Amino acid sequence: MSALDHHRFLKMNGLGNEIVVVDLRGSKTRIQPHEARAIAADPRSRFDQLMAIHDPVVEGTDAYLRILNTDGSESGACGNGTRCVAWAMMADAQMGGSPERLTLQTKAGLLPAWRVSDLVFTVDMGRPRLRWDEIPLAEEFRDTRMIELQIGPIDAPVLHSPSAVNMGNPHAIFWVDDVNAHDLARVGSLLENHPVFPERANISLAEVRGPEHIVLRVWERGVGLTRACGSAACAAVVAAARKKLTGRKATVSLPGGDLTIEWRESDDRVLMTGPVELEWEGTFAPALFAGAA
Ligand SMILES: N[C@H](CCC[C@H](N)C(=O)O)C(=O)O
Repeated sequence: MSALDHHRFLKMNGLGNEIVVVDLRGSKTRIQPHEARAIAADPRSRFDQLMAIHDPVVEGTDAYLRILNTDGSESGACGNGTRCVAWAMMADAQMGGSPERLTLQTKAGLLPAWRVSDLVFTVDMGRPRLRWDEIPLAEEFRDTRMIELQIGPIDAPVLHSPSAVNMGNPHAIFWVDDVNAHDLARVGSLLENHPVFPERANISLAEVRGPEHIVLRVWERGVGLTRACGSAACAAVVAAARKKLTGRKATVSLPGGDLTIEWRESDDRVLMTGPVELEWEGTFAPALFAGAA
């Protein structure tokens, strides 16, 4: 028996980043890593991130979000998933009813989110953290705009000197001339687990096309290749602006589509705007959790 037996879920996506939303408000249930892995393994509830909505813990916030990856690990941030949650809390027949502007708490802090149009939302993803020990990196780098990385004997020696940014979760951004010229599926896991990243890292390849345009491919920590990653898009614009490769506002093109990112000068916060899509809803079959480990 699992408390999740027959529990309702929404299968959504943000630019093809696969998201499952589960409403656990009013319940003490916390989804365990083995349950997350079982949910991810079922094609009906496949996800890159599982977004669990919990009762707020801080006054003035609308909910606490727990974010789980396919491998059962937890993340402090998920931009595409947070937009999906905002839609669900405003518009879903059962989860909905919240105001058109929300404050959602994650491990990474308080994230305001609001509706721009029917299926387009903005999330204020907070301030980037740029010091080596905040990212975190295993050793001191005084300038995280470019960190030297010993990558070892993989035959992709052109991947080197990434920028590092924490956007509620750790990101490394490798600057390349052509994102399609590299086999990220092959080197992603090696880079994600590189010893310089004690909490692992989300790995991006970024191609700067102009002062307001970045093309991005992402290998996500705890997941693998995904069609889009909102926090990586934020991290890429922050890193590009710090290196003066772009301005503070840019469009980031991912395999699943475009996000608009602005690193606001006035308060250092990063705003991410993009679409959401509801695919279907379902309930977890008890068989899913029987024998899951
Ligand atoms: N897809 C998410 C990020 C997931 C990050 C997760 N893979 C981690 O462990 O940090 C996004 O849209 O921001």
